[in-house]
Amino acid sequence: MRNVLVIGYGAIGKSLIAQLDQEEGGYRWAVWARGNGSPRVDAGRPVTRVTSVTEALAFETDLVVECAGHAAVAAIVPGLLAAGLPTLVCSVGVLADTTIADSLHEAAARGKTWLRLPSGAVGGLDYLRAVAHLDEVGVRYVSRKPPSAWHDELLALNIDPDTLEEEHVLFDGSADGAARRYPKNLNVAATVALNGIGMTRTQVSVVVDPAVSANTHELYIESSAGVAEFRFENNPAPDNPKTSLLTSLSVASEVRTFFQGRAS
Ligand SMILES: NC(=O)C1=CN([C@@H]2O[C@H](COP(=O)(O)OP(=O)(O)OC[C@H]3O[C@@H](n4cnc5c(N)ncnc54)[C@H](O)[C@@H]3O)[C@@H](O)[C@H]2O)C=CC1
Ligand SMILES: O=C([O-])CC(=O)C(=O)O
Repeated sequence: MRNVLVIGYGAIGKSLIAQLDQEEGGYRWAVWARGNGSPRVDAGRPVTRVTSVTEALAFETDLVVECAGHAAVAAIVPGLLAAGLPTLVCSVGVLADTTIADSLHEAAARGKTWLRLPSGAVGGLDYLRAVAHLDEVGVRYVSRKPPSAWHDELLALNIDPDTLEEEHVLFDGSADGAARRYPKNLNVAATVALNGIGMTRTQVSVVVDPAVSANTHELYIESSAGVAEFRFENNPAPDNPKTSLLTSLSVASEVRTFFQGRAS
């Protein structure tokens, strides 16, 4: 059996379970959810509810997948890592906070396990990792989302999201600054930075663009190996328009790879 503990039963968590539950190989699922009651997978099959490290160990968890948000990573994941449970963290932007990042890495070292980041809503990271150690690498990431994705932030700037006709640059600067300014919306910026040349050297532009309907991620890389441009126009997850469907697909792929590695 493959025992997976999913923290957060929202768009990513539900989609992950729905995808893998159809496949051969026998998954058992536990969910660490907020609130009371027992979450059920869409087919109605009950899943085990876990709310402590002790219960996670009693479930004989092989792999933990966090898809609950930044606060949940800080509160829940260090204890699971320290108990030796390998963990995939979707809320990558939380690692922009060096205090939290240090606590996660220390907990993983204590538990003799690892913390891994899925590619999530973006791709091209193999290329980025390959060139990152060359001299004078330039990396620019552009997040381009429709006004509805930045509704509250635009209102706070006295900009009406419903009548915006031209693109508006919300932020231009380092990945560090972007993550500090908009921590919850920039998991991809942190993913690009951490797979590449780091939070201070990676340039980030956050653009509100009324001409796009999908969450769009653009990646521009320049080095002595050449130039590369990637553009991802992502369809939304059915349960959360702010999350790209691609994210749960990438997590499912990581989970498959983990268990294939163990079987071989
Ligand atoms: N790496 C990437 O490219 C991406 C990462 N993300 C990250 O994944 C997270 C989850 O995304 P979605 O599934 O779309 O969000 P969602 O809002 O649909 O679901 C999150 C679920 O987690 C639950 N939750 C929140 N705090 C919790 C806690 N302390 N303990 C247990 N459950 C808790 C919520 O009640 C909700 O059911 C996002 O918050 C974001 O940080 C999202 C999109 C892309
Ligand atoms: O596209 C997505 O799924 C979410 C996103 O932009 C991010 O968190 O950086």
